[in-house]
Amino acid sequence: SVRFDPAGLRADFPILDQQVNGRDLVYLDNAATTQKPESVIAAIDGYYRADNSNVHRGAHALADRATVAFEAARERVSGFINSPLAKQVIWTRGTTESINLVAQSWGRQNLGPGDKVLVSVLEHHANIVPWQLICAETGAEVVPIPVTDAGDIDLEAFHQLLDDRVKLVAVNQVSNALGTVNPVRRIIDSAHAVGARVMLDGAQAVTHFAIDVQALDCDFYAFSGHKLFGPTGIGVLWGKEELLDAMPPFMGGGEMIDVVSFSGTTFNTLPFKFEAGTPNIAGAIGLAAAIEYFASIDLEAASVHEQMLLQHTLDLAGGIDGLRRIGQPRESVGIFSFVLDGVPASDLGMLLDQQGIAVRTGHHCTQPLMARFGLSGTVRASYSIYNTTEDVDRLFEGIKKAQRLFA
Ligand SMILES: Cc1ncc(COP(=O)(O)O)c(CNc2co[nH]c2=O)c1O
Repeated sequence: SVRFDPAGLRADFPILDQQVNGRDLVYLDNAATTQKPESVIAAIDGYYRADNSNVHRGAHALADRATVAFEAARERVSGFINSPLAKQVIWTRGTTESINLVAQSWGRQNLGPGDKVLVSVLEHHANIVPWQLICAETGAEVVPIPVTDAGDIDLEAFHQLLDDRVKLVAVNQVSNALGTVNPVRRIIDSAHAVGARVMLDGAQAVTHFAIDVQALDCDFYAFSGHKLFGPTGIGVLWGKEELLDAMPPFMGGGEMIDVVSFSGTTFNTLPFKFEAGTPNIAGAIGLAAAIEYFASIDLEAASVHEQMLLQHTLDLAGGIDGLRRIGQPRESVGIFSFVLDGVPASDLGMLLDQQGIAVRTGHHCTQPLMARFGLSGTVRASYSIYNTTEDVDRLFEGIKKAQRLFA
């Protein structure tokens, strides 16, 4: 059944029922990580209580049960992002490892002197630094795609940067710092027109949109389980089959091999070629449970609710002198980044925490973006399905209290 009742949903998340510094917790740091529903906690707990075993090649009941659950989780992720085949879903630790895998494997194989990798200035460091590392090694060049004053990717500049030396475009579907929703289908089509591949960073998108990698036509897609009500330490790299098949392994070890000998080693097929060592079995099972939970939410209603929270935020922000939102993107998810004149972001974050309000302050792993706006950091409130207008009201009570303290 699909339902959406934010106040009612809170009962699904045990962590939300607590006080911090004597006040009911107001958790507004969802872009950093979302909280976990009881069903995810129970799935992980249940696995360790009843089914834990190492996977594949097992010769006993527990190994069979663990393997079935682990591969069923992969199938569930495959359906969630509409992958043609489950073997195109590679388990990683998260978005960061997924992007590093593409940079180190596909990048080393396909980049050379004079080649260019276009990276938007909106990017998280996880979608900047891996490209800098592989370009330094291969002689290719990272070229930034500018961002407008509104916090959108500058599409005109992007199209001017595109030429046949561009081999890969790395962009996020949603900005973790500003909330910007990028026109990724247009970016992908333009990149493909010059023969470039596209690495799509979906870390912030998966809890806001239905993901369809076939409709997007991206070449690689990455996200983290912990952003989708799942556990930390489990993430996904999805790739087009022909690209993954052609790529060399990323890490060596057990599972990713066929035959090992000192005269030479052959490798396993997809997805195992990229899954060396004992995987995060419980994490995969927990992520599958998170996807099941997320599937029970009316996504359209959740999006309407989130936009209402964002509009309520903007309305209240408009009443506070000296509060400046960073970016006014054409389209934004429920992420609100701001600065408050006279109150350093870190101090404001601390004062809000003293009132039981959890936000994130600093550069949000987007230092080039902060520099572009002449900032060292911002205060960021980021909403999810269990936040309410009362949470937003508490946030602005806290901001006004902090402002009085600094007056
Ligand atoms: C757009 C984006 N890309 C990549 C990552 C890296 O994900 P990880 O590998 O799971 O860490 C994040 C995490 N963003 C944040 C993590 O903490 N605050 C944030 O805004 C992100 O928001």
